[in-house]
Amino acid sequence: MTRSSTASASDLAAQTYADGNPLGTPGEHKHHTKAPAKLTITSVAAALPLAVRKLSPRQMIHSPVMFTVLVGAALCTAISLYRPSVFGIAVTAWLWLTVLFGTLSESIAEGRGKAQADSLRASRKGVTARLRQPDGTTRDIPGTELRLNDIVICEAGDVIPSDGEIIEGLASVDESTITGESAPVIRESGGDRSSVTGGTKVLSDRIVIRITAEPGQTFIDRMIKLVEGAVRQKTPNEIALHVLLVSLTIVFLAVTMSLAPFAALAGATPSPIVLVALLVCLIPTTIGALVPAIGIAGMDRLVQHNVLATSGRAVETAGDITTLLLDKTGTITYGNRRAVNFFPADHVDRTQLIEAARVCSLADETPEGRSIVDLAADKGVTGSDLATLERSSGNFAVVPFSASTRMSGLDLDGRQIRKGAASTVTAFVAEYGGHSPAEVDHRVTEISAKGGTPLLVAQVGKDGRAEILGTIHLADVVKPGMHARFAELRQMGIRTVMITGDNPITAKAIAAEAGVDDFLAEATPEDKLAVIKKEQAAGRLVAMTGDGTNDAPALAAADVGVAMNSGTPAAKDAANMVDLDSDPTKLINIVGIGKQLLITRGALTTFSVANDVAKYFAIVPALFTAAFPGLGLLNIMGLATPSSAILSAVIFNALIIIALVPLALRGVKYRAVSANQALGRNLLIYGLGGLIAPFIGIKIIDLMISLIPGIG
Ligand SMILES: Nc1ncnc2c1ncn2[C@@H]1O[C@H](COP(=O)(O)OP(=O)(O)OP(=O)(O)O)[C@@H](O)[C@H]1O
Ligand SMILES: [K+]
Ligand SMILES: [Mg+2]
Repeated sequence: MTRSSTASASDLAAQTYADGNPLGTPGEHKHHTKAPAKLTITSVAAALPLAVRKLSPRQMIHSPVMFTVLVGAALCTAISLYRPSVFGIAVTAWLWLTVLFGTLSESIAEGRGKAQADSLRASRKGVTARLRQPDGTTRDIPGTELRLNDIVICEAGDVIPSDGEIIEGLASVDESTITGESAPVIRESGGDRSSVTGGTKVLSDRIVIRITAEPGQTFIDRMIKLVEGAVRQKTPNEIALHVLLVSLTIVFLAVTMSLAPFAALAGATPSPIVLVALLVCLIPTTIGALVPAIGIAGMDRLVQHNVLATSGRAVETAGDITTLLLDKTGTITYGNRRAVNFFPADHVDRTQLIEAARVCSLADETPEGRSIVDLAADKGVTGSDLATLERSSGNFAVVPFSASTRMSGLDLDGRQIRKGAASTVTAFVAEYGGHSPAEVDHRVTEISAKGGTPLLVAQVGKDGRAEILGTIHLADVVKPGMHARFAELRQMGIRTVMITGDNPITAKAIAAEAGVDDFLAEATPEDKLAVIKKEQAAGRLVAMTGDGTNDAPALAAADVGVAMNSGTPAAKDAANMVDLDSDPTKLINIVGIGKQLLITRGALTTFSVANDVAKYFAIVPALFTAAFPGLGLLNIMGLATPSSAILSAVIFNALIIIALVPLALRGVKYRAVSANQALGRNLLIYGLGGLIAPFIGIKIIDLMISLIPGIG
């Protein structure tokens, strides 16, 4: 395979560092959103066939309110066939339209995801995978046939055939098919930026990938299901509303049934059509019809913000979050932590330090480890490779890095060479009677105060003499724009806490630079989990944002776990949301969408119930005026005739569903005010509006209907 002319990822990474402006994860801080789909004639027309299909009783039974309307419409159809009248046929027709408008609003909401799903499907059509066989040769197979733990090889120009983890190499990857962002990102083995997504494209270099998804379970598969609404489950809030709607339906069914004998006593037996019309006007059809659309539109808005959620529940919970915990490296910073300098201890030769740092990093597959070997080479220090060392030395053992030990290194011919966090390495040499010299401690503090990560290099000789050779400065860059965004979270009443495995001084520096409210340093994965449990025990809802495998337990335990797309497969699996832009402040948008979803549903429920009350006063007087002319004064609206009053109410009832579809899809405008303030305002606007609207609407419709002959 020829090298493509694209700059290699290593060049990019180096360049990144040189000008201090990381290309490592470009665009990941931008809050770009895809253009939201609009409600147009074409989108409505496209949704119509699906809306008709949704009229099947099997589907309708999930919405008891709309199912009641369906049964009523069927009943009126039968009556109208048996004994046709203009009034009966008109009411029947509008009842059918009421049901249709309900399914239509749902179909329109779903339609917005369909186009996106189609383009996602297209992104992996005909992708072949270069599968590595046990004997080392490769064989081409269709990407869709890849199974868990298959090993594939991708080179510049290849589309990555499925989700996986890079086990060898580093590459720049174009993830625009899933993120909409065309600037390349760096993905590499070993660290917290090792995951790749099927359907994205390798731009430079060569990587070996272990597949982490079964067929049909890939990220793009999940995204397709999500935007198509195939994985929708009722959230606890939706279930509560469902119970309310069922109760109201039963209550009004009883009210309507009991009205009939009363009216009959008065000598004005109402026709079944009138009773059905009355029932439909009284039950909360508006909210019953719009609930699915509101939920789908909320998920859709999340996708527009490049966030994928596995459950609607998490989205709604996000609306009530009070604490946000964030991992530092790879979440607040780019996670492109690289060695930038070596500082020997006073009595140690600089080359000796660099050699030791290099040797103990040869087997360290983390990006930090590799960057140390690279920097050593830059400083002109090279030597035997790992294989040669292994062959030529006795007692050879690799000590891999782990987030719990915070140290890594090699045992070589009785020598133990280590590097790691200052506190850990100091404790390590102390075991052998060594100590950390003052100038090293000073250097550690100095690097930390700048927000860098100091690593101490130490060795214990064959003779058991332990010494600290010096310090490596690892530097990382805080993603831009954090300060203002964290201030915004504070305004929303959300406390931000950074939890990091790094030392307290570095943590403090980065916390100050990013503007988080609080921080916890030297945290192990267990500590991260414990912090979440503690917050939850205090009755707070907690969100956690992270990227590393060491964040996975915390991401799983949090009420809302948001994984960075740049992170490891373990982190993404544990979280209930993935942010494709790897932006830790995306929680602002997620919280906003969650709150908006709850507010929209609340507002439309208020409107719907208020509306039904008003309709009651429009219809009931009309029912009885024939029997009790004295009731005529109850007919405050001065509607033309009882029949036109009833038909007008039914028509209004249907039209209000369509009129509110745009609001259901767009969501009620959300402002960063307290929940109580928002509730009060909405009760006023939507409650009062819901009371007044029917009087005006029904009056206008009645005026128009009274012009039609045959009704009245
Ligand atoms: N490859 C490595 N070898 C030795 N020590 C390392 C290595 N990488 C990191 N360390 C040390 O271990 C500490 C903990 O690392 P870890 O990756 O758990 O947390 P972190 O990345 O610093 O913080 P965060 O939890 O915010 O991602 C680091 O602060 C550093 O001092
Ligand atoms: K109604
Ligand atoms: Mg991390």
